[in-house]
Amino acid sequence: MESNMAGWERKQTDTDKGIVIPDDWPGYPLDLFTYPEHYSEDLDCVYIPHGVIIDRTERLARNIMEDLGDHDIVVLCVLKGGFQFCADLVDCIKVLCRNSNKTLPMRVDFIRLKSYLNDQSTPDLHIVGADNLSVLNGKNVLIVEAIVDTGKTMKTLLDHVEAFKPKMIKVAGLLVKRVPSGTGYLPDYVGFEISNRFVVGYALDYNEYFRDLNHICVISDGGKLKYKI
Ligand SMILES: O=P(O)(O)OC[C@H]1O[C@H](OP(=O)(O)OP(=O)(O)O)[C@H](O)[C@@H]1O
Ligand code: HPA
Repeated sequence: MESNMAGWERKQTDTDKGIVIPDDWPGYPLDLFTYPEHYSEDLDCVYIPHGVIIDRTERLARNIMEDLGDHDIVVLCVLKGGFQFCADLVDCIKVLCRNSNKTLPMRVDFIRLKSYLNDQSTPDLHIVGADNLSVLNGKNVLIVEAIVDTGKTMKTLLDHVEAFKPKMIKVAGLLVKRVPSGTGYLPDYVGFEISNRFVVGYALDYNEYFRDLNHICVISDGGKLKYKI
């Protein structure tokens, strides 16, 4: 049994880490896919193609429906990196609601946390903007986050959200990075466990670049240099 940050006990199973991408996964050559020409010098490889992200998201939506179906939930989207995953996950849940006997009434709220400069987490982790989160009081909350890397953002967010005394908190994280110095936090729903490389695309950025790329890619050293602050 493991205890998550919200304090609930749960058993860890084989599928908890999602699709585990090993350290020696080289990714796909860029030329096998389409991507914006303006990033042609800035990427090493396509790490997770867009279609695979969507296929995995469909399954996460099904798992969420099975666990939470017939409850009302508040989806809390973590901006900016989480906007694409959240939009696609909500779309998948909507499709399931239209095509099954179960239903999952959702409202969607947003919170923005910012801490990264270049490819580094900084101690300056702050909440930039948030809807009035008092609406979370007594509610079932599903936090939707694109990536858990060091885990600092998720820790800060969970502490913040818990203060509003929701009835339940679940977390969906598209990516969890294997980092030796990480907090080890594992969301309730995980898309992929990835190696310790800086990835961009599908709304994940490097200094605000690459959010307009649909695949998840590994940024090249040249790309890091070009967009460095
Ligand atoms: O686990 P951690 O090491 O804390 O990193 C994860 C966070 O880092 C990124 O946010 P960022 O601060 O870059 O803001 P952004 O989402 O606006 O790009 C990402 O979107 C996560 O929220
Ligand atoms: O690998 C990453 N890519 C983009 N944003 C991030 N925020 C934490 N880790 C990452």
